[in-house]
Amino acid sequence: MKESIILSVNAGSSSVKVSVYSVAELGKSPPIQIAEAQVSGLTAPPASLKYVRSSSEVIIKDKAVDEKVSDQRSAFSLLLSTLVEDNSLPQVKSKSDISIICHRIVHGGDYSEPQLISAETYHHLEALNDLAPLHNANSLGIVQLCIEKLPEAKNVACFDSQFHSSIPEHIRTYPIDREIAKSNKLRKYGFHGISYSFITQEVAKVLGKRVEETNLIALHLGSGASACAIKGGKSWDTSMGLTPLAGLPGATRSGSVDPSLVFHYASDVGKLSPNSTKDLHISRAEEILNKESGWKSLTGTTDFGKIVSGAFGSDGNGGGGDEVMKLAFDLFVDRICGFIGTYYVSLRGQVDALVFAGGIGEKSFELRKAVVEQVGCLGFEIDQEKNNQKVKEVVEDLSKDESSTKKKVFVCQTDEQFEMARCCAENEEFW
Ligand SMILES: Nc1ncnc2c1ncn2[C@@H]1O[C@H](COP(=O)(O)OP(=O)(O)O)[C@@H](O)[C@H]1O
Ligand SMILES: CC(=O)OP(=O)(O)O
Ligand SMILES: [Mg+2]
Repeated sequence: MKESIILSVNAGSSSVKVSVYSVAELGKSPPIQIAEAQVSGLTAPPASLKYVRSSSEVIIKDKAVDEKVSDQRSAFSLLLSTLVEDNSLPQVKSKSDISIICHRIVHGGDYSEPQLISAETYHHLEALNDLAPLHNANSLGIVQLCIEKLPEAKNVACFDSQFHSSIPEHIRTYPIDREIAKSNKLRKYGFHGISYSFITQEVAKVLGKRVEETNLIALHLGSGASACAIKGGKSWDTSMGLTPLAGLPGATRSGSVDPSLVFHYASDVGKLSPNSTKDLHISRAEEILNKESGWKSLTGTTDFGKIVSGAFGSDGNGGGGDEVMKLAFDLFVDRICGFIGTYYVSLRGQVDALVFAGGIGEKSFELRKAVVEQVGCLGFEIDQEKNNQKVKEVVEDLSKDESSTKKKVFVCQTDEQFEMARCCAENEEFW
């Protein structure tokens, strides 16, 4: 029997990551990664390309890509040709070797399960584009390209919001007019759920617990950042809301601000009168908060790595550090700790572990250290030596004393592409 090839596509706000899997027998065997490629830094050009064959053979690393590769769709085209043109990847000699493509779609509205993409689902998802302005339209652009260029493959939509369909009503409800909330579907949806689902399963394995018994506070900190309270293996609360703008700040997103701030953002803000905002329309305000805020507006860079090195200065301890970078770093730590405190109480202290993931969570030991030190009063403690090492395993225990009664601190190399492939390989409907 011929193996099946699954391509998983993860279009984030600053990157596109694809992974290719071979599945010996759908429904019976797990996906085995045969290649992985990504274009990152789309918000801080030039973007860079990385290509890894198998799961660790690095073929291309940090290669600056042509300036024309400036959005998610062109990045995907480059990734697809990188895979197909690699003669040492015999499983993907041509595009027609790919049988299933799973797409990360950030906003899935009321969908609580992945969907095979038909004309109907496509149009349904298109209607949600405005609710994830940095994501959904880009992902659908990639879906469209796949339909054109790989007509034989099946396209499956996996939603970032689906993991959060378990959030209880009193948490997902906004205190506004109930009728309007219902008719306009205004509620907390939550995102990064594919990542949280992966994290929950992998951390439960390391804890030696069943997923249904696992309680976590997980942090997915990338270009977009969020926190999630996981109770009994399910999402109990998360910091993003109706859209991925709410909660923590991001590369170009403000995160939560006083909603009235929008009405006072115009040039003559000092007056604070209705006239001061007469020229600021809602769509423009959304653009400002989604695309012109966050690290970019505060520091001039969307690269959090630069913010960390700027904040800590030449001696790594803050000596000679840049004040604005330090402000951004401290602000992020403050907002993250706010959610940890809230979720700790919301979970009534029944927390097995605090988990860091996402580009920043996995790479910045400085950020992990600062956060864990601040929430030390809740019983978390980090081992500096373990924290300073480059992360190698899928899940690593960074807790101070592994045998103590202290709460655990983990870092998890999250894998949204694998989570989507696993789901497609298990679900007969998509074969
Ligand atoms: N060594 C590092 N220290 C801190 N942040 C880093 C480091 N390396 C990468 N990052 C940050 O990780 C973020 C990208 O995270 P990622 O989860 O890959 O993004 P996306 O949201 O596009 O999926 C960027 O802000 C990048 O600057
Ligand atoms: C939902 C979201 O913000 O995703 P990303 O961090 O990948 O942009
Ligand atoms: Mg991401």
